[in-house]
Amino acid sequence: MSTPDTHPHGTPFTHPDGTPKQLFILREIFHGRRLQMAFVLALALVATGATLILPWTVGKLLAAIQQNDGFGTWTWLMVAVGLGSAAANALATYLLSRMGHQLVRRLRVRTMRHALGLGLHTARREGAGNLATRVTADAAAVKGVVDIGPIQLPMSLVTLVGTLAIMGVLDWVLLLITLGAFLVALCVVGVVVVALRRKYTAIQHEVGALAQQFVATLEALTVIKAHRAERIVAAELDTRADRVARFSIGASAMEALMVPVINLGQQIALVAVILGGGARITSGALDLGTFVSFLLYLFQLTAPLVMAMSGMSTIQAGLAARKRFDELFALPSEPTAPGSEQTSPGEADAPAPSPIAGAPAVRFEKVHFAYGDEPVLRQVDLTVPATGLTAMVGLSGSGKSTVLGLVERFMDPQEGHIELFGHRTDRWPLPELRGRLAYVDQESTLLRDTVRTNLTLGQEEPVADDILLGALRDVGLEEEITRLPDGLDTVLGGAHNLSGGQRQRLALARARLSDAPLILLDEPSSQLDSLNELRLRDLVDEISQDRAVLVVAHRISTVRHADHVILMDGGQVTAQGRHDELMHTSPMYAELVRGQQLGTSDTTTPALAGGDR
Ligand SMILES: Nc1ncnc2c1ncn2[C@@H]1O[C@H](COP(=O)(O)OP(=O)(O)OP(=O)(O)O)[C@@H](O)[C@H]1O
Repeated sequence: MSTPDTHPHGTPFTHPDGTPKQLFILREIFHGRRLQMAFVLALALVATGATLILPWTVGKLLAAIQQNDGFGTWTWLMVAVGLGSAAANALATYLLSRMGHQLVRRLRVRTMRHALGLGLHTARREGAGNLATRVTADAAAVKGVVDIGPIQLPMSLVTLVGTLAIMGVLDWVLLLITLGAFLVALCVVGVVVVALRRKYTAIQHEVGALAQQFVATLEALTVIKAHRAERIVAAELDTRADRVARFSIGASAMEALMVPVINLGQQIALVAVILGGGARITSGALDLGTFVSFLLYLFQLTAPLVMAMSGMSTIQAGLAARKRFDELFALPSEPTAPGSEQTSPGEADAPAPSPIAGAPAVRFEKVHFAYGDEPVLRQVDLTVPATGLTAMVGLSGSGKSTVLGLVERFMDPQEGHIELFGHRTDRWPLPELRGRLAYVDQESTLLRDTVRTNLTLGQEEPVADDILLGALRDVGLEEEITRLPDGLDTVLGGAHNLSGGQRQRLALARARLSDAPLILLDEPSSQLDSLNELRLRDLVDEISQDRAVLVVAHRISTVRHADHVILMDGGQVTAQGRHDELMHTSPMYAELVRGQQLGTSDTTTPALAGGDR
C-alpha cells in the first residue's frame, strides 16, 4: 500500500528518475564561477607561497646581517612577502566568503521552494520547525564548508606539506625528530575528527526536533495559556534543549582537545629539535642560520595544522548538515511547486483536459484511503453534480474532510479513482486541477498578509477594489474591513486579527471571488451567527446556480437547502439523495437530523455535525 502522498502508479509524488536530488556543495560553488574560483585559487597560492618563503627570507636576512652585506634588500623583500601574503589572504577569504553567502542564498531558496512543493502530508510529518532549521542553522553549517573546504583546507595542507618539504631540505634529521614528536598528537586528532561527525549529526537532528516542538508549542499557545500549562510545556522544551546542550558539550570537549594536543606535539617537537639541533651544530653538521630557519618553519607548522584540523571539524558539521539537506531533497515534491524541477511523466506537461459536458463535478469510484494502516475511506462511491449545492453530512471523524482533501489531491487514494468533470484527477496537471477548485478549509486559514492578498490568493491579475469590497459586502464583512487602519491593505495576523467568524467570512469572500467551477467548503458556517448564516445561504444559493458547491454541512438548514445530500458513516457513503428522500429512505439520516434538532436550542439552524464517534 502506498503512503498518502504517493500515487498508486508512482505519480505525481515520486521522483521522475527515482534518484534523490543530492547537494554537492563543491559542485554548487564552482558552477558558473570557474573564473572567479581560479582567481581565488591564484590568490590563495600567492598567499601560501609567500607564507612558505617568509622564514627563508628571515634566514637570509640573518645571514646578511652576520656578514654585514645587503641586509637592506632582504629586509624589503621580507616586508613585501609578509604584506603580499596578508593582502592575498584577505582578498581570497573575502571572495570565498562572498561565494559562500551566494551559495547559502541559493540553498535557502531551493530548500524553501522544495518545502513549499512537498505534499501536504509529507510537509506536516516533517514539521514546520524542522524545515525552518534547514534554512537557518543547517544552511549556516554548509557555509562553513564553503569557507574552509575549497581553498583554506587545501591551502593549509599545501602549506603543511610545503613547510615539511622545506624543513626536510634544511635538515632531514631534524625533520624526522619533528615528525616523531607530532605523530601521537596527529593520531589523537584524527580519532577526534571522525567522532565529531557523529556528534554534529546528532546535534543538528536535536536542534531540528527542538525547533519543531517549539513551533508546535507556539501554535497551541492559546490553549496552553488557558490551561496554565506553560510550565509543563516549558519543561518538555527544557528537556529537548538539554539534549542539544548535552551533545554540543560533548562536541565542544572533543573540539577543545585539538589545539592543546597539537600545541603539545609542537612543544615536544621544539624540545627535541633544540636538543638535536644543538648537537648537530656542535658537530658541525648544521649552521646557525639554517637552524633558525628550521625553528621558524617549526613554529609555522602549527598554524596550518590547527587550521587543517579545525577545518576538518567544520567540514564534519557541514557534511552532517548536507545529509539533512539530502534527506529533505529526497522527499518527493508535487509537480506544482513554483520552479519545481520535478514533474510527473505525462502529467505536468500534459495539456489540461476539457471538462466533459454533462459529466458530474466529482465522482468517486471504489475509493479506498488510509493515512497510515487504518482505513479512513472504504469503497467510497459518490457523485457531486456539475451544478447545484451538494451537502456532505456525517458524524465527526467519518471522513468528510478527507473526501475534500482527495478532491484537491492533497493526497491520492490507495485504491479506486476520482474524476473531476469527467476526467480522472490523476490525469489533470495538478495546477490545472486546483485552478478549477476554490477551497475553504475547516480552520479558514488566512495568510499573515494584507486583506487584499488574502482575498485574491491564486489570482494572477489584480482585482479592482470595488469588486473586492462587493465580495466582502456579500459576506457582511465590508464595514469591518473598511474600518481597519489601512482597509484592504491592512496586514492581518499581528496587531489586526480577525475573529473566527470573520475569518470564515473572509475565506468565503475569497471563494466568492474565484471563478472556479467547483467550490469546496469545509464546515463554513461553524462559527457564524444566524444573520451571517443566512447571508452564507444566499451566497451559496447564488454561486451554485451555475457551479458545483460541495459543502461539509454543519447545520440542518444547509442540508435542507441542498440539491443533493451525501451521508458518510465510518468512512463509507451510506446514503445519497435529496434531504426529503433521505428522511424516508435512510433511518440513520433521519435519526441524525432528529437527534440534532432535539439537541440544540436553536431550532431554526440546528447543528448537524454531531458528537464524536
Ligand atoms: N493527517 C491525518 N493523519 C492521520 N489521520 C488523520 C489525518 N486527518 C484525519 N485523520 C483521521 O481520519 C479520520 C477522518 O477524518 P476527517 O477529518 O476526514 O473526518 P471528518 O468527518 O471531516 O470529521 P469532522 O466532522 O470532525 O471534521 C479520523 O479518524 C481522523 O482521525
